[in-house]
Amino acid sequence: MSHGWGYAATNGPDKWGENFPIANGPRQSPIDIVPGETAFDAALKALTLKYDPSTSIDILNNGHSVQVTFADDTDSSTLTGGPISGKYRLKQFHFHWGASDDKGSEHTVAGTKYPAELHLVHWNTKYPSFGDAASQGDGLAVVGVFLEIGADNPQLQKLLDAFDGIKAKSTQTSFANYDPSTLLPGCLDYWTYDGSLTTPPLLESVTWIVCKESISVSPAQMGKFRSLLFSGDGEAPCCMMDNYRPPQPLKGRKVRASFK
Ligand SMILES: NS(=O)(=O)c1cc(F)ccc1F
Ligand SMILES: [Zn+2]
Repeated sequence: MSHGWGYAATNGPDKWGENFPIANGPRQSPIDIVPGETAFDAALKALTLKYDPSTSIDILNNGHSVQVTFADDTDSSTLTGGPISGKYRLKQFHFHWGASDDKGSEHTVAGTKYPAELHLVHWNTKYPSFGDAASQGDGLAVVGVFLEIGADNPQLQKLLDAFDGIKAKSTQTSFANYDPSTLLPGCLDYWTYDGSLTTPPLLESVTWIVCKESISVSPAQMGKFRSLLFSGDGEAPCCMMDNYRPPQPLKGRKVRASFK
């Protein structure tokens, strides 16, 4: 039986191309963002993120990350503006993080790695569903937010407090009335470029919107992320950490900035 993809030496990012050849495609993510090589684009609009807390449903350990899933059958939680046209619906958010505070983010900024990165995943409502959108070049828009070591983050703590019920792979609990806008930085200046999902199937369908400003996370809170398990109940426990893909070749892509 073929072992699924993961982040270990045997099934990690260096091996993904064996089953997903798009791993070596022209618009793969993440990337290293070099501010001095980005171009300010005055035509870029401000991000409009309108989230309805009542659309949050559950929190899940899917064996690769921790994910909060949202009801996406109406336009209650949406992304408009920014670099995109039309309206994109929030589907889920999740995180990537490291085994230590010196790594963990997927995007990097002039080579700097952050301890974690939040991804808010939205799909283009010109398509009938997330699944359909995920196979289209303009199907998805993911807002990335860096987490930086600092003060305890009370909004993050609401999530972390739910982790005890989802330690093992394929466990989930209900998670209602959570407002993900409380995880956004105060300033929504961003970089944007055309990229991909950062895990298999690595589909090249993502307009990336990476916030310049980070949010805080304390060392103790980072420890809580690392207490989750890649492994399932009854398996040898394997702590969930270093669940990030390293930066990929830019291959001629331009990164635009919404700010000077
Ligand atoms: N890390 S990601 O935001 O590119 C991502 C989002 C999905 F919905 C599915 C797979 C992914 F890898
Ligand atoms: Zn992600």
